[in-house]
Amino acid sequence: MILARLSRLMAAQDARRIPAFLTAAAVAGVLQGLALALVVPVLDALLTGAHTRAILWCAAMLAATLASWAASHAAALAGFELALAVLRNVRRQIGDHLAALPLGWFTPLHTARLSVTISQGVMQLLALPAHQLLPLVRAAVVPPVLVLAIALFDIRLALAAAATFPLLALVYWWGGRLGQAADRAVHHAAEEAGQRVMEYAQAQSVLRAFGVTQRGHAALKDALTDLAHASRRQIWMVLPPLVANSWLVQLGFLGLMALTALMVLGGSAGDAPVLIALLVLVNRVLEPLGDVAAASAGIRMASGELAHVEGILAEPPLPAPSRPAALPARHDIRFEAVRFAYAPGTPVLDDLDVTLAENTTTALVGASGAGKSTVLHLLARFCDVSAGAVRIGGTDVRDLDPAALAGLIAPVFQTTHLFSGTIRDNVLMARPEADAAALAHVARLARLDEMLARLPGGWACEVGEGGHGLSGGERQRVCIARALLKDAPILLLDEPTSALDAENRQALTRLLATLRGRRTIVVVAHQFEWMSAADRVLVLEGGRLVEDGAPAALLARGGRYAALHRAAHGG
Ligand SMILES: Nc1ncnc2c1ncn2[C@@H]1O[C@H](COP(=O)(O)OP(=O)(O)OP(=O)(O)O)[C@@H](O)[C@H]1O
Repeated sequence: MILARLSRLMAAQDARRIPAFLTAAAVAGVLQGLALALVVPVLDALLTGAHTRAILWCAAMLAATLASWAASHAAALAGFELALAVLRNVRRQIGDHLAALPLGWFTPLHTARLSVTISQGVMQLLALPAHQLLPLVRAAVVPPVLVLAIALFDIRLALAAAATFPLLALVYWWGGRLGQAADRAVHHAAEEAGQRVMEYAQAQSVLRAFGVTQRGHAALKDALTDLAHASRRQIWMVLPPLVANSWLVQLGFLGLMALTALMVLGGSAGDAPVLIALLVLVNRVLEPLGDVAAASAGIRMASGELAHVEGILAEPPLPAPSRPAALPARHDIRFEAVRFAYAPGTPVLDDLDVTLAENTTTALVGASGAGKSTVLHLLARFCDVSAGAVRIGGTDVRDLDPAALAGLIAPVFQTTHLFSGTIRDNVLMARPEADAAALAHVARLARLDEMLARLPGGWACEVGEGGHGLSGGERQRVCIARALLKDAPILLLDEPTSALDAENRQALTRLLATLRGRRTIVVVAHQFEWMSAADRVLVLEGGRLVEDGAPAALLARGGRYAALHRAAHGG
């Protein structure tokens, strides 16, 4: 059942809200059924002239109605609290799980799917306890209570009323089947459209520069048209079961009326007052079942969304060690017969076997796609090796607690992402307790001081969403300052100066020289200033290490590195 699935996604104290909500909703349903059933003794007493008894039954009916309202109110509040707990738990679970997923999982398709699930999907899940479950519980409780009440007076009418239940259940099941396929199509089309929208937005500068905005728009238009078709089909698919349910409820009511009429005509209908009261009950017994159809589409969609959340959570995370190893005392780095592929069958690194001594600077060099960034990603354990091991100070990175490993490494990656907030917030992220002097120190080293003097607000300048309020070079300098403030023993730099002007690049090359011998530094470099500032250069080609040595020695050897050098200098 959907609630059991939901409870598995929630923390124990929040999952306990589910039985509390169901109990309140069921009590409300029983009390509502009871209040309705009391119409029989009320009418019986009234129509037989027993006025005192009628007043007493009326009082009982009023009490049951008030109690049912109170229970409904409590159930609605419990449903609302449960909805908030669902929001909290599902988003937290997804957030925690994403942090443990390998980087290879974040394909554009998965990212688009994730964004649909986190935005629309979780809202559908919220609506389940907040709005849809209450009518469902009422429909499950009130009719059986009324059937029991009818059975006390006439078993034939009770059996006839109960006979409609399985038919309505069948319609509910059929509606679910029809709708599920339509829901899947809408979800798929929404993901596709989401992906196209992102692509279209991100590619605006290229599309405009090449004057092909219309062509770029065509793919988006097709995806939106598909989404519109799928949504229209979904609406149509909801209609047949809705209509069938409504017809069945009405037919059931007519059938019960016909049966009552036959009983009257056959002289087996019992006393007139009780008969009138039973007609009132018969009128109400199928009413809550009519609401089920309206709520069922929402419940089905929520169930589909829950399946998506479960799918994300079922993605295997990078395994965490059950007993993490102690922090390594040394910070040399060893790639031990490392093989790696993002997708099976397409190797990216092939038998990389190399040791980088502690406190040395190593430059990774090679053509685009050679696997340089991947080497850094394996070291930071964004992904796990397919074979072999990556070790820091002799300890396999897979045996380290993820937070401890993160503490050893200060990275500046190619995609310089900043979070909305001020420059200070972004730099302090690396070491929130750092004081003003430490901030000023890294600002000087990363050449941030010039930019802080120029930008409005200085440290308090807002970087904008994703850091897009700053230029590429400014973002890069904030990232470098952030990495320096972390003061970790290993510094990973992936083309850290690609967006900088010549003056800032030279300044940061001097910075690298000052850090030399004090940290274990691995830098992916396309600039020769950076390569020649390293102790050692590793040249990668198609995921294999093809040259390894000091920059001057490699230059003298006249191999790949020297060729790259000649090409860069027009030689
Ligand atoms: N997340 C990913 N999922 C699947 N394939 C990937 C992923 N990241 C990189 N690749 C592929 O792995 C190969 C190596 O990529 P990598 O980024 O390590 O190369 P690189 O040498 O750093 O290139 P560049 O100098 O252009 O940054 C490339 O073929 C790339 O397409």
